[in-house]
This record gives sequence, structure tokens and C-alpha cells, in this order.
Amino acid sequence: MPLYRKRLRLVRGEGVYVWDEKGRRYLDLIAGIGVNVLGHAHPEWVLDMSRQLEKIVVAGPMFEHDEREEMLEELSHWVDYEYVYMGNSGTEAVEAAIKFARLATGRSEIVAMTNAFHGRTLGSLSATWKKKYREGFGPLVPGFKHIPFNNVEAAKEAITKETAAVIFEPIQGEGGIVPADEEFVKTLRDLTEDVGALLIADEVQSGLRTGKFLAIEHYGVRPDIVTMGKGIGNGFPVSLTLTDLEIPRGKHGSTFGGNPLACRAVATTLRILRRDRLVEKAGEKFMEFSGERVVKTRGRGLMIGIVLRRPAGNYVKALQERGILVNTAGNRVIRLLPPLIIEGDTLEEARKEIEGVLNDIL
Ligand SMILES: Cc1ncc(COP(=O)(O)O)c(C=O)c1O
Repeated sequence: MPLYRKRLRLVRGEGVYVWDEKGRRYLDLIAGIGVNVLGHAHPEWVLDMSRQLEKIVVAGPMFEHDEREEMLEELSHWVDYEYVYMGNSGTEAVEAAIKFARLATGRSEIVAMTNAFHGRTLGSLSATWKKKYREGFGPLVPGFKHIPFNNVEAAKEAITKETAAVIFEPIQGEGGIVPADEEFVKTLRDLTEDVGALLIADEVQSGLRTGKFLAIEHYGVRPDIVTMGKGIGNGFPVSLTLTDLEIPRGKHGSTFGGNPLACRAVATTLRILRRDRLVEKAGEKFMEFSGERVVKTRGRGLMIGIVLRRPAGNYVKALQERGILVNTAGNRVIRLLPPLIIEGDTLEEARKEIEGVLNDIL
């Protein structure tokens, strides 16, 4: 098997495919790590974005604009939170969530989960678990503690009247595509309510992909704050923090947050997702992988983790060699976050190819 010393150089994309500098085509099952939900260069999205470029790009957060209203209207079809704060990346959405929780409760303690990933700025990094991401950047933000993910007893012990918020991913993404247990999520909701703390669902990776707008909807639980990013603008850098908490104007903000081009990206993405029923359809596309080296398949909809008996890195390289792009989530998990427009047949063919590679390569 050839070793890749050089990383693949991508030059363009169309639909579920991308091309490298030599003109070779790849099936893109990772889509910018879960970003291009409508696929690459979606004609309608491109047209809307180009028209917007000619119209107005940034207005400044102190002005109203039609694009914001259009985006809020589209969002109202999916969620019923009172306020949305707009940032430019997942980590900013999480920073806002942490700040809002502290401000609203007057408490500072944030409870996060082992194996969690919430971003790489100092606040979100303090909620992120892995040593590799944290070490060398200390001291991190005080007031964060981690409990074992999916451990009800640990949650009962950790969540107290000191807790401002509990933050968790309904399906852990970077941590290996690990869904939260139903009992655990319900316990988090009950306990936070009991002690006057807030529940934050980080849906930056799990949003849009599982058959519902938010993965947390599968649990019948309503968080106090939800963060979204990645695919919400189909590739334009934009993120959302949704909440009913009223944060005084000017207390938090961003130069680029909620600019007309970002609102256009979200409004158009949501319009197409809704019209083409892409979120619902994603829920039906989950598939199990089998083979001697496969322990199990985890996830929901088009957020899929193939858990292997051995490190996944070499398989990712071998798949790239055969024209399929995936990546890892943790050491032994192959992660698939394909565009939601992917056809069942294409996915089925990819499954056979992936299983073939998993069986072939020693
Ligand atoms: C659950 C979750 N939260 C937050 C982030 C951070 O998002 P970004 O890389 O856009 O800052 C990620 C990124 O992978 C994520 O998966």
C-alpha cells in the first residue's frame, strides 16, 4: 500500500464529488468534515450567494437587513427559540453558549463530558476533553469539570447548585461518533432543571444529519441553549447559538456575525434542505457496515462511524487511493459525514467498496 507523504490537493468540487490537481475524481464522504450538506457548488446556492455578493456583504450588526429576516423565517420552520446569536465558526457558537450560561445563572461552573470536542478557542477548549488538544495552552479557563460520558451516576454527583451549565454533544463527533444514551440525556435535563442550571446541546456536528434538524429531538428533550455550525451555511463560515435567554444588547457581539452574506447562506441552505426534504431523507440513509475487521457501526442518519478492530488511518489512505474520501474520529473509527444530497445507490456502492478495502488491507 502506498504511503502518502504528500497530502491530496483538491482543486474543485461538484455535487458529491471533488477533483484533485491531476483531474482525478473522488467521492467525498467527508464533505469538509460535515460542512457541504448540499454538496459542492450547488447551482442554486451558488447563484444566491453570487447575487448577494453583488448586493451587500457586510452591513454591521447594528443594522437591519432583509437577509436576516429571511433567515429567521426559514429557521422558524425548524426550531422555536426566541433568540439566535450568529458567529462565524462552531467554536464561537460554543463560546457564546458558555458566556450566556454564566451571565444568566450568575454561576461559573460548566460540566462537560469525557471525549467531548467543542472547539479550540480557550473557552470551548476548556470544555474539550482530549489532552492532545489542551496541553501547552494552559492555564485554561477555570470552572470546567468533566464527567464520564453516558454515566448517569457521575452526572448525579457532579451537577449541583454551583453548576451554571452542562454541555454535551447528542452524538459525540470527534470522540468517535458515540450517541448519548437516552437515560443519560433525560437525567441531564432533569438534574439541570432541579438545580437551576442550563443544558447546552452542542449540535455543531450532529445538527441536520440525523433525520431531524437537531439530534437532540430524538430524545424528546429541549435544551436551554443549542449551538450549530458546520453545514448550516453549506460551507460559508457561519454558526448559530439558539436560546430563549435574553442577553442584553451589546453584551456579546462580533464584527462579522450575522452579516447579510452569512444570513443569505443560511437562508438558502435551509430553504433547499426543507424543499428537498434532505434532513428527513438523511435519517433513512444510515447504513451498517460489516466484515471481519468491523466491530460495529455507530451513529444515526448520515453521521456514521465504522468502529474497527485496528487503527483506522491506513484504511482512510487506502480508500483515498481508490477514490473515496473519509476520515477518522479517534484512533479506530472511520467517520462518514457525506453531503445530504447523496443518492442511496451511490452510498450503497461506496459501502461495498469500503467493506472491500476493510477486508483487503492487512
Ligand atoms: C461538536 C463540535 N463542536 C464545536 C466544534 C468546533 O467547530 P469549528 O471547528 O467550526 O470551530 C466542532 C468541530 O468539529 C464540533 O464537532
